[in-house]
Amino acid sequence: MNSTLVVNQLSKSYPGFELRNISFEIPKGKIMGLVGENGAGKSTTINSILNLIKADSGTVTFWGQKLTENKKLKEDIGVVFDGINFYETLTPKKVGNIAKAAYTKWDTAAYTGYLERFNIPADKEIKTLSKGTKMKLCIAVALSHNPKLLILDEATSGLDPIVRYDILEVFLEFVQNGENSILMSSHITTDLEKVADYITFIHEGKLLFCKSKKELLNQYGIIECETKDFNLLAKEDVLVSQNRVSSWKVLVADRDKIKDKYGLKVKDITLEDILLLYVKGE
Ligand SMILES: Nc1ncnc2c1ncn2[C@@H]1O[C@H](COP(=O)(O)OP(=O)(O)OP(=O)(O)O)[C@@H](O)[C@H]1O
Repeated sequence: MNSTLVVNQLSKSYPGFELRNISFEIPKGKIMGLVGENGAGKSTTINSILNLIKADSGTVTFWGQKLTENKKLKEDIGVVFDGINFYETLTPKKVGNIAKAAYTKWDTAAYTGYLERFNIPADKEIKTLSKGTKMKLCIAVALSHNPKLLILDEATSGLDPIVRYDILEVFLEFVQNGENSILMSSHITTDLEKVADYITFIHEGKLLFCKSKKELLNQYGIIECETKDFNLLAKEDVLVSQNRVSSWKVLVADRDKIKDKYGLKVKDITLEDILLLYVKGE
C-alpha cells in the first residue's frame, strides 16, 4: 500500500452548498496542498475525511483502512485546525503532561524540542500566548505524538513569514523519511509552492484538478492578449479566461505547445494566478 490517504467520491450537502465527488490520494512521503476560495469546501472535505462530520457518500481510507473500522488509526494522524482547542488556563507544559497520558506514542523529548525550537514558553498560560504562538503549540502537539499523517486546516495562516518559514521546514523534515505525509489547506499559496508535491483545487464544492505541483508550475502558463489574439485560440486550448475591457488573461495547460502553435508570449504562472483565474474567470 503506497498511499497514505485515499479519498474516493466524497460528497456532502448543506443547504445552499454541495461538495461533489471529491477524489484524490496522497502517496507516502508526499505533501498535498488543498486550495480553493473561501467557502469552496476545503474544511468540509477535511472534516469529512476525519469523520468529524458524516459525509453523504464516498469512502476515505488511511493506509488502506477506514477510520470507522479501526479507531486506533487516529493515533497515527496529527490534526491542526485554525483555532486553539486547549483549555486557556493550561500551560504548554501541562498540555504535554495531558498529551502524554492520552497518546501511546507521545514523545516528551520531541515535544520539549519543539517548544524550544518554536520559542513557546512552557510555563505561561495559553490565554496569554499570541495567536501565532498558540498555533505553533498546536503544531508541536500534533507532531509530538509521532503521527504518520498530518492534516492541517489553515494551520499556518496566523503566523508571520519567519515563523512560517521555520514551520514549513519542519513539515519538509517530517516527510523526509518517505513514509510520513501531509494534507494541508492554505490560502497562502506561496507556502504550498514551497512545500507541496501535489495540489488539489476545489472550486464551489467541485474538484477542479489534482495535479503534481511541478507539472502545474512547469507546464501551465498565462497568455495576456488582446481580443483579436484571443479569438484565434481554439476552445480546447483555453482552460479558463478572464476578460477585462479589451484585454484577456488566458490559462493554458501546455505553454510550450501554445507558444509553438500561436507564436504568442506565454508567461510562467504561480498558484495564486491559477486560483484567481479559476475563481474570477470563465
Ligand atoms: N455545519 C454547516 N451547516 C451548513 N452549512 C455549512 C456548514 N459547514 C459549512 N457549511 C457551508 O459549506 C460551504 C463550504 O464551507 P467550508 O468551510 O468547507 O469552506 P472552506 O473552503 O473551508 O472555506 P474557508 O476558506 O472560508 O475556510 C460554505 O458555504 C459554508 O457556509
